[in-house]
Amino acid sequence: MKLRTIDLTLVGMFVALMAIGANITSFAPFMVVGGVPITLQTFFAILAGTILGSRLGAIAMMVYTAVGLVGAPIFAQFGGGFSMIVKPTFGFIISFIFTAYIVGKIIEKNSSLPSYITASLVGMAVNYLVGTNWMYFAYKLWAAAPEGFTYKLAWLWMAAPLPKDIILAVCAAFLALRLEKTVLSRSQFRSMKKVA
Ligand SMILES: O=C(O)CCCC[C@@H]1SC[C@@H]2NC(=O)N[C@@H]21
Repeated sequence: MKLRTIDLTLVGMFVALMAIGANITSFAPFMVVGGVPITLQTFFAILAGTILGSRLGAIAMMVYTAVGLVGAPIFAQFGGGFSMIVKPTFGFIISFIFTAYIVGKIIEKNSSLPSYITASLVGMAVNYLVGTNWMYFAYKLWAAAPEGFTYKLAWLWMAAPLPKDIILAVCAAFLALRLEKTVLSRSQFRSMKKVA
């Protein structure tokens, strides 16, 4: 598996976008519902899958996770460091890898607009399923769960970012398809890769 200069540049760009998306709301303390910060990470993870494809998109999310784990404050609320692994929201961070991969895979099979939209929504669903279940078990098994914490409450917390994430997933689909047909049109993108 050989990564070219253009691949590394795109991976770096998406790591930066994820860091911005994680923290653009961190200055507003009210942007945390229950234990869940409201962020733009899902949007950028979906975009990584749509624009970079399954393999490079997943690599970008792995690099994002690794850079955060070694200490860069690029997770939500400027979190970073190996201790993040026990944070209840770490499942969402892991899920971004699957999100980007699955989104890319679906689009690689069929690159019509309905496919872009379906891929984005499936990616978002994977993000929510993995992240919320991880969060539930984290609170039940090792983190200090708030009083009266239940599986239903974990999902109720997710109701706050859900409408925003559905809208942004659809926006990501339209944006990625638009980019694909304009700046990233296949021939241009290929020649960009050849130059790199
Ligand atoms: O600690 C982190 O960096 C992960 C935060 C995860 C937040 C999740 S992602 C899906 C959902 N949408 C949001 O806006 N927040 C949660």
